[in-house]
Amino acid sequence: MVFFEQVKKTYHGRTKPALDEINLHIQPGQFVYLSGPSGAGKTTFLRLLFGAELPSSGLVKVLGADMGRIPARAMPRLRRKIGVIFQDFKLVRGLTVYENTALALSVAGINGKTMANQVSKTLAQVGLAARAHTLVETLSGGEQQRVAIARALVARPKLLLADEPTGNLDPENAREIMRLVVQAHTRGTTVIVATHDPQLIKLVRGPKVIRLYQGRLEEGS
Ligand SMILES: Nc1ncnc2c1ncn2[C@@H]1O[C@H](COP(=O)(O)OP(=O)(O)OP(=O)(O)O)[C@@H](O)[C@H]1O
Repeated sequence: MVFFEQVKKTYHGRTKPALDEINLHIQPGQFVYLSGPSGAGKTTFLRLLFGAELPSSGLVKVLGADMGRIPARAMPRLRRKIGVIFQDFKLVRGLTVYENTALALSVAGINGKTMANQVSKTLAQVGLAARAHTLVETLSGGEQQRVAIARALVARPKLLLADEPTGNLDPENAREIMRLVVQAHTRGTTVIVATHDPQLIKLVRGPKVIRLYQGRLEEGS
């Protein structure tokens, strides 16, 4: 599902690598926590998986694709199989819950009845069916994060990447969001959640925990 071999990532203009000597294998169906303090390289790790950054050296393979060599035209097809909940992928203001969720499908070339069915089903799964036609900016933080999850899951991805998905939420909403992520995992999605919150790790039974520290994997990860 995910394979890293001797991966190093140094950002332009930086001397110290954000990630270094990363060797890792994630099996299909695993639930992975990527933990580590701020600046440890968690977001960089996820961005490499999504093709938002290229490795400086080493091999990153995602769903069989070599992310350092994949042609640009093949990227959209791969990204359709990856759901992302990133802090900087904001919801689109002025659009409803339904429209924000449907957008992810129309970008993937899915329209019409299939789109309508998948959006309705996904909104029901995240408990937002009744809010489908509400503008996203009028929702609470917890509800907005549920829209972000719906958007990430609506195309039924094989891999779900979440960067601090409970970042600005109170404990109750955080638990609810994690329940939805776990539900996606139960349905067969491989999940990688980056967080520096140790409380979050306690909410899932038996995950694989990977610890990053200053760009390197800690022993035992
Ligand atoms: N676009 C960029 N350009 C230059 N340096 C960057 C860039 N993005 C991240 N970095 C640097 O790479 C290192 C790792 O950052 P990264 O965001 O991956 O860490 P993180 O573990 O996700 O941190 P946080 O929990 O604060 O989000 C940091 O030193 C950061 O300053």
